[in-house]
Amino acid sequence: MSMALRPLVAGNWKMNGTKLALKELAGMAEGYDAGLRGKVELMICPPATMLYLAAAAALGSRIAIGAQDCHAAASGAYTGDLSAEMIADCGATAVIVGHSERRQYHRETDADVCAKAEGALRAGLTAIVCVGETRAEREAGKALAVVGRQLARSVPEGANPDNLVVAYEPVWAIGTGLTPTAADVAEMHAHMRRKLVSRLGKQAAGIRLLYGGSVKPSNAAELMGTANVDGALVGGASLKAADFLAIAAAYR
Ligand SMILES: O=C[C@H](O)COP(=O)(O)O
Repeated sequence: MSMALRPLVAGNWKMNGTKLALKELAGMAEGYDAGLRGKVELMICPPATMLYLAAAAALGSRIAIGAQDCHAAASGAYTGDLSAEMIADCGATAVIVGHSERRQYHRETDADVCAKAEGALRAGLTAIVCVGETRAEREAGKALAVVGRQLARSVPEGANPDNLVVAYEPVWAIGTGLTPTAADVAEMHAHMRRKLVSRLGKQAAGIRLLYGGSVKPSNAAELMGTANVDGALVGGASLKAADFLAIAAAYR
């Protein structure tokens, strides 16, 4: 972990959860207040249908609420889409952009991701920009090059590092139970840090770099303890308060 940066553990609920899941959020708030607040920031990114309710429920707990995607434009004839302004209007403070599931199933390109990140920043949200290589790319020895290229094309020029979080999620580690070694994560995060500093200047040393992909209570301490890892983006294990809090407890 980078000692100077306040760690962030964010949960991405993906397409899981109805309003009944708010009881998990309540459990998270309770556990957060009982000893984690002040040590780590927590965020939950529920489905869009729950954003407003979740933001209202999270009020007072200081668990931040984020969305999982946004459209690049502020408004317009885009049936079914949500702008970053609408997400902010719900009480959310962040949005994930460029998750590999959006890149894969919705064919989002780096340019699309960059435009969405710009939309997020325009609306005053924190943009959580996701990058990560496929298994074939890692096996071909191209992981660093692929992620470097994604960063160069997906992170807006001139972005304020204060409103930017970058999540490294190797595609092959998402939902598979597989994780890279701590040494591979350290190598990738150091590479990402160098790329961001050369692109955005030295304040990019303050951008939090999250690791995501099969983070669970049993591997959180090792992954979160790796150099330049400033937190986690957690999928499956963020659906239950006990697991999510056990991951955040890596920072207790
Ligand atoms: O956004 C979260 C990631 O896709 C990780 O998902 P996972 O923790 O279920 O592997």
